[in-house]
Amino acid sequence: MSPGHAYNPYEDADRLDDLPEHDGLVDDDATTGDFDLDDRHSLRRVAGLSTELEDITEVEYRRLRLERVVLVGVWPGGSFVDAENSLAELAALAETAGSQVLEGLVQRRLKPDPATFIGSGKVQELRDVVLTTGADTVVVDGELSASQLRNLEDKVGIKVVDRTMVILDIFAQHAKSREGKAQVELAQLEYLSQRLRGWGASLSRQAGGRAGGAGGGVGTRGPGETKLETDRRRIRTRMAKLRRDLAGMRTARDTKRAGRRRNAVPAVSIAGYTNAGKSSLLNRLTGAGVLVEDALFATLDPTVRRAQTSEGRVYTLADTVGFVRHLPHELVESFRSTLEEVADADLVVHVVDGSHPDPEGQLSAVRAVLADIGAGGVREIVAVNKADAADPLVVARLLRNEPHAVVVSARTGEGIDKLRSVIENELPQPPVEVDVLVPYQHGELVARVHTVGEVLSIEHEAAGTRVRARVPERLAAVLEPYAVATQ
Ligand SMILES: Nc1nc2c(ncn2[C@@H]2O[C@H](COP(=O)(O)OP(=O)(O)OP(=O)(O)O)[C@@H](O)[C@H]2O)c(=O)[nH]1
Repeated sequence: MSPGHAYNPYEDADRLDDLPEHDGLVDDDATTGDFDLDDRHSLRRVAGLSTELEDITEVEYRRLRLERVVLVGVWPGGSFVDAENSLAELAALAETAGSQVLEGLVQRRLKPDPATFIGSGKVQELRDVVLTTGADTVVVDGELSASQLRNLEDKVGIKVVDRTMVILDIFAQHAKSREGKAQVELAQLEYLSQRLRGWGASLSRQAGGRAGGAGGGVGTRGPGETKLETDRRRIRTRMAKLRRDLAGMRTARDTKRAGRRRNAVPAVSIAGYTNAGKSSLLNRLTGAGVLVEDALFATLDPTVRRAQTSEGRVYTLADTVGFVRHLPHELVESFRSTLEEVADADLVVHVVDGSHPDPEGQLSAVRAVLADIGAGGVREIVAVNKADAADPLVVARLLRNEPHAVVVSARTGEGIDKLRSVIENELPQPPVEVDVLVPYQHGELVARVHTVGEVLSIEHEAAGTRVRARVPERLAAVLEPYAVATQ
């Protein structure tokens, strides 16, 4: 994360009910009574958004400023290396979100404890670690229910956040475009709305107890319920608005994409686990100045660049959001339209970090997301990146399972020419084969054949340029008058 462009979505939280009406939240039921949702669970205005987004509010489901954290995970058996890798990744995520990782604990147990995620003995150990390290936040390697969150927090005495919150937090910090911000906010609200349901249920049970009737009923709808209802309604209204906005933005993007499609420009998407080197590779392949950061999820907004084959044929290369194991489904959902660009591509370059301890795990996590967004059937080229830093044994192992993979280093340039030619060979062939003699005064047509077609042979004759090529239908029609009659 680069502090220059990030904002912390957890600073300066206002209360949901403090928000002025123009925040887009309908304030039609402001009778909140004396029960207040904990202020950690409120909507609030985000400082530092651009003026056009000034009225955007965002969820705060934890007043969290990740600073000094202790990680805790559950290891259900199997290879301990998996548990360590998962915790190492959580550490990287927490650091990307701006925190300092002090300690990590893993508990061996088959399933997370339904009440506190980890068992009671481990809770005690966690408490001791928290006290000795002076941590202010516990990050759990999993997704917690609202009650697990609250129970664990009560027991350890400091804030508890889960993996999903950390990822949502990083996305919130990295979203730059209007669309990216709206997508992240939608995901956050989705996450919050599920937690509100949890809190609501437990509150109504409490209220039922106090009213003396286990089954609830008259008198059980305390002021807390009213407040939750209000919050829910506001959140629903806000989510509906975000969905409408996103639908509008999607139309604009679809139009652009349709334009490229009409002009038969092949589309290549670069996908891969976060930090695999997608942006670096895009830079190498196109010479574009895309932000490269040693941080997770530096790329959130898709970047589309123009690239050319050695023959001059134009195609687009698009960077995509980094994938991660257990990418919160709220994010996959709200980023679906962005991710669908991958499903619509002619080719996916799947970048995997060859220097990572578990590249196979990354490959399968990315493929799971690709399948989920309907891109499972798109032709894939695996690029094993960071060859300069990778263990040759690991690369050899990868190549045994992925025999067509291309080994590259975006840093040194190794393998880039090979990758470029593999991409060129895999681009879809334009549909119509033509054999034309184009007079020299129409040199621009020959140039177009180079740009959008695939030249099979070219000769300069006295009457003009003789070209045999495969071209899109529209260009074939334009070239029709110059067709060479073949017997
Ligand atoms: N050693 C080595 N490092 C590389 C190579 N390619 C990229 N990196 C480094 O890996 C880090 C991540 O690179 P990016 O290109 O930002 O990765 P990304 O996949 O776009 O990352 P996200 O946007 O987070 O998904 C940066 O520190 C790069 O300098 C490579 O070939 N060799």
